[in-house]
Amino acid sequence: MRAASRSAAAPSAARSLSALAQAAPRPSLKAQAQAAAPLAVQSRGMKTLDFAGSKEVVYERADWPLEKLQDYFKNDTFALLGYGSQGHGQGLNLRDNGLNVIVGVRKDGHSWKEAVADGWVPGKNLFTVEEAAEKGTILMNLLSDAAQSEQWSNLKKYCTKGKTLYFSHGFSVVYKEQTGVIPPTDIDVILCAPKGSGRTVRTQFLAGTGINSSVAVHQDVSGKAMEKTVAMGIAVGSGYIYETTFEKEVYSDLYGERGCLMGGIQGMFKAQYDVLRENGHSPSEAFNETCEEALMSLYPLVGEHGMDYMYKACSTTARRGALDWAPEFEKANKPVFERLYKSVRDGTETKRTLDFASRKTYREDYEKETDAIAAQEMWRAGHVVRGLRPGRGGKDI
Ligand SMILES: NC(=O)C1=CN([C@@H]2O[C@H](COP(=O)(O)OP(=O)(O)OC[C@H]3O[C@@H](n4cnc5c(N)ncnc54)[C@H](OP(=O)(O)O)[C@@H]3O)[C@@H](O)[C@H]2O)C=CC1
Ligand SMILES: CC(=O)[C@](C)(O)C(=O)O
Ligand SMILES: [Mg+2]
Ligand SMILES: [Mg+2]
Repeated sequence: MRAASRSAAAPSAARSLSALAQAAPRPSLKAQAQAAAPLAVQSRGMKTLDFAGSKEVVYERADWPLEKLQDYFKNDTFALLGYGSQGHGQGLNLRDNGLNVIVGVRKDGHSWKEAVADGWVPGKNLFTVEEAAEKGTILMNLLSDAAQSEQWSNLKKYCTKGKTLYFSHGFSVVYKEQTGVIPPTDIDVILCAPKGSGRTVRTQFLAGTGINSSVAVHQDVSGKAMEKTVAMGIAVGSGYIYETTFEKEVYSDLYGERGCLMGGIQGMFKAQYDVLRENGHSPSEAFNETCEEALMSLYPLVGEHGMDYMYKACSTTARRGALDWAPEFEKANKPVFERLYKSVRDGTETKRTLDFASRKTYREDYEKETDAIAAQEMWRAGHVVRGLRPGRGGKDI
């Protein structure tokens, strides 16, 4: 099966969206936007903004120009342990930002080959996990969450005084009873969690934008842990950064990905598609009316300008129905989301992940399940529909 493409065309998508924004200004909403303009109080690189009535501190790239970042980290070696989606995105962005980065992965494994293909050189800046952990001053634990737990007994000896332990998820530290990951008390333990796929951490950085990230501090031994975390967040290519805790990050992250971001969207698309098919609609019609229109026409409008804008860009007929049915869907889904949040909080979700992803065959086992999604009629139809997009010459990419 295809791996998520590293050359995804995010820059052109971003360009076409901004062209669209220019072509379709929303003058009637401009006044509203100005009225609701966030109240910015800036002090030493942080801003307190009003998010729809709640005040939150945010940090932006503008506060950390490249020279300041390079100076801040001039004595550090970032040891990227693991080279999956995040290792790839964060590592290449750090490298492009002129910082001193090395990668640590299993010799000759899948990630090793990917790292070599991305220009990391064995013996120069590509090492085994242990070698990189020994050389690094900032240990970026970007192994899979299951591997973080499995490898902890090897790794903890490298977490020596003066070093920093970095995560992109609260999983290992928060669910310590399940993972066994209890960092030594004499090091800084920090988190920067990009709120998007590592693939887009890279493509958006290249496009000059950035994925938003949350940051948190679990242990502050140096007294500078938050400042260092924010600087790292910018260095790995974030857009804006907001503060959280390890607990809040892991609860919201596990919940979101199982919900609207991934699990929920597949379930909702599938249910809608199946009902259309059961009522005699063709695969073309069912797929276009469920997925293609959502992803290629309507959802990008929501992303660019908000839900109200998308509603206003659709017919009065569509608007009437969507306004009436949205609360129905909310009501039907709310209990599922409540059950999901509880399952995250009580450790059911992390336990299931650890059990599954610790299997030797985890890659093949996941592959079988995602292949089964690709084999659903809906996504087989989608494969054909994508090939028919103008310019693709009949081929899905
Ligand atoms: N994917 C994403 O976009 C996001 C991920 N995160 C978090 O970032 C962290 C990294 O996730 P992600 O980038 O997806 O990576 P993956 O979960 O895909 O993990 C892949 C890495 O773990 C290594 N690995 C797996 N098992 C072992 C093992 N037993 N021993 C040594 N290495 C092993 C793999 O090496 P090998 O190839 O050799 O098997 C590979 O380098 C996680 O904490 C995740 O929750 C946060 C935000 C988004
Ligand atoms: C991409 C991301 O942020 C996820 C969905 O939470 C993840 O891959 O774990
Ligand atoms: Mg996430
Ligand atoms: Mg996640």
